[in-house]
Amino acid sequence: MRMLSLERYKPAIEKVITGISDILNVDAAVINERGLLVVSTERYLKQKGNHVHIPSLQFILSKGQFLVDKPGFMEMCEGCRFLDSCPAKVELLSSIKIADQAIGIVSLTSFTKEGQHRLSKHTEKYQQILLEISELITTIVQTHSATQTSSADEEKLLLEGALDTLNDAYLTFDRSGNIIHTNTSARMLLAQNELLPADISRMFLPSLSGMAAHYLPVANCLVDKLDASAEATPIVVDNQLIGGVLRVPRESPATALPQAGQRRSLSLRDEGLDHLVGSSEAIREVKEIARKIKDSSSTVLITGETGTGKGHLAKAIHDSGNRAFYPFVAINCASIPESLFESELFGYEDGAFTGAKKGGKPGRFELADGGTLFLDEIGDMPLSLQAKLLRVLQEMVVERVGGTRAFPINVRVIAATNQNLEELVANKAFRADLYYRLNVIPLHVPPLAERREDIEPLANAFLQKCVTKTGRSFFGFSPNTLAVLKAYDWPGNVRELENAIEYAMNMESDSVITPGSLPPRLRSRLVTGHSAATTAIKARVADVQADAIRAALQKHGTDLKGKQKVSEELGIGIRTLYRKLKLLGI
Ligand SMILES: Nc1ncnc2c1ncn2[C@@H]1O[C@H](COP(=O)(O)OP(=O)(O)OP(=O)(O)O)[C@@H](O)[C@H]1O
Repeated sequence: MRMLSLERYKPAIEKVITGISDILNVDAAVINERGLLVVSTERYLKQKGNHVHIPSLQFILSKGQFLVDKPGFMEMCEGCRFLDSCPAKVELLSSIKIADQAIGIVSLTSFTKEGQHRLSKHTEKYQQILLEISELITTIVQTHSATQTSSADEEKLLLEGALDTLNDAYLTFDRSGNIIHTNTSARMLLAQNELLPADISRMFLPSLSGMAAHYLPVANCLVDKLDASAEATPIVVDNQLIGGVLRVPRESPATALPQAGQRRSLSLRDEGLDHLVGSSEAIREVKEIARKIKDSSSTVLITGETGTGKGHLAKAIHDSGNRAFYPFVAINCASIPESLFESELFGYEDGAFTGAKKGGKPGRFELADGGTLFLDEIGDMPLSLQAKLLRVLQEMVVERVGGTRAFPINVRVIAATNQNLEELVANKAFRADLYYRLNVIPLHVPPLAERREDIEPLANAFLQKCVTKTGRSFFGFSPNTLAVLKAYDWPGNVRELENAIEYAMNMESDSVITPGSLPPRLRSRLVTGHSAATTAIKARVADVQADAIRAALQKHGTDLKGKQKVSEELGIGIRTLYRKLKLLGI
């Protein structure tokens, strides 16, 4: 196999590294498989030079990911020229692989105590980001090497892709001030401020002609309009100003979120509905509806048994919609004492009650302003509060407990429950008017046992997640293990499956998950040899039946008349058809 060299893609990788370092406030570097620096931040180069200690490099290449939390004092550091005075305080490293061939490593490094604290505290998060960075670099290399040529178009796409990974808003403009390109953050910034690129051009520099090539003033009206600091950098070629870049830093009020610290974490890819794993008809349908309503502010009511993924779905809708850069605030209605509920939801003013915090406290509605409020276990909301919640949902105005003024909020509410709300309404335990207000867009997530096609992709996704977390690598599941997973009824649904995979991964010493590593309750149903084959055949038969029923429904329609025709065509009674539809999750 031809060895792919990272050096060839240096400009594109450089964009990624600079962008990442800018956003995460850490230093970053990419090192090739021979231990030579390909790209890094300036400080990294200054502090560590452009040679990496080869044993450490080999260690990472074989491990996949590794956290160096005691630089200079770890086994892999032995023989390093820095001895025990390594300038790095912490390093998180990951290999870059193309088709299982390690071609280098990427490093997130901090030389400061603050960075050390942050990376050590949120290691998992940074590991995830690091994995995404190494995947991004892999994509860059693959995209280029696939064609062998780096056409100007591809270069442009790569650069644009890299710009899209940055959180700051970037707008490039030509010498007449026309906006030529905007990155994702810039497009969001424009949308939030109801501006078009042409508005920026108009407000931007009154005239670029004759401007000093080293400095570009940004028009005050633009700063006012965006309520943000913005800086313009000229691009000069052969002493000629050919355009420039307008940058609005993410700390600016215009790009910042209402609540500091609640900004969505960096995502190099869309974190939304793509993260909702599942290929069953039911999940496909849920995703299709979710895709249609992701940008709407209508209330959503998600129903389903515990652990089916209601919270996960709510977050996925939020992350994929136009509120993604605003807070997602969740509240579990079952876990809050009735006496604290009102102040928790709506906040309180200073001195509202004995024990109230000085200066008051914002409620969850306020914290979610601009974003989404997820009301989990809504069936447990005290009746006494339901009327107030209904009023807030209708008027979108909030008044803190003990407050005298009401202020408008912009919050999308997604509620979820595993109870039968209609029954609660009939028993007068839940207000009918609130139920209808919440149930504008109903989404139902069926139990896992009714969508067995999802078990394998979910199991694979969870295994991948564990691999990322622990750095151990697994090839997957043995056929017998899969048969057991598919045969089990999963009363705890997806949550139980996720925990079972984590358990198995801890128990397994092989590189494939075998049935013996599954939790005992699953193992008691262990099927081997003949029975495993039977289970697999049964699953296959169910697939074939589901396909036949789906095709017939497609042909005749899903109304009563259609279903009668389907039952005639398939030679099964209408009751059996309904039973099968339920069983197969159609
Ligand atoms: N389709 C899915 N794809 C990936 N992960 C999922 C999916 N569904 C559920 N999960 C994961 O399963 C776990 C349980 O999901 P979640 O907490 O959303 O369930 P829930 O229905 O809200 O549970 P509860 O009713 O107990 O609050 C979470 O870790 C979630 O990330």
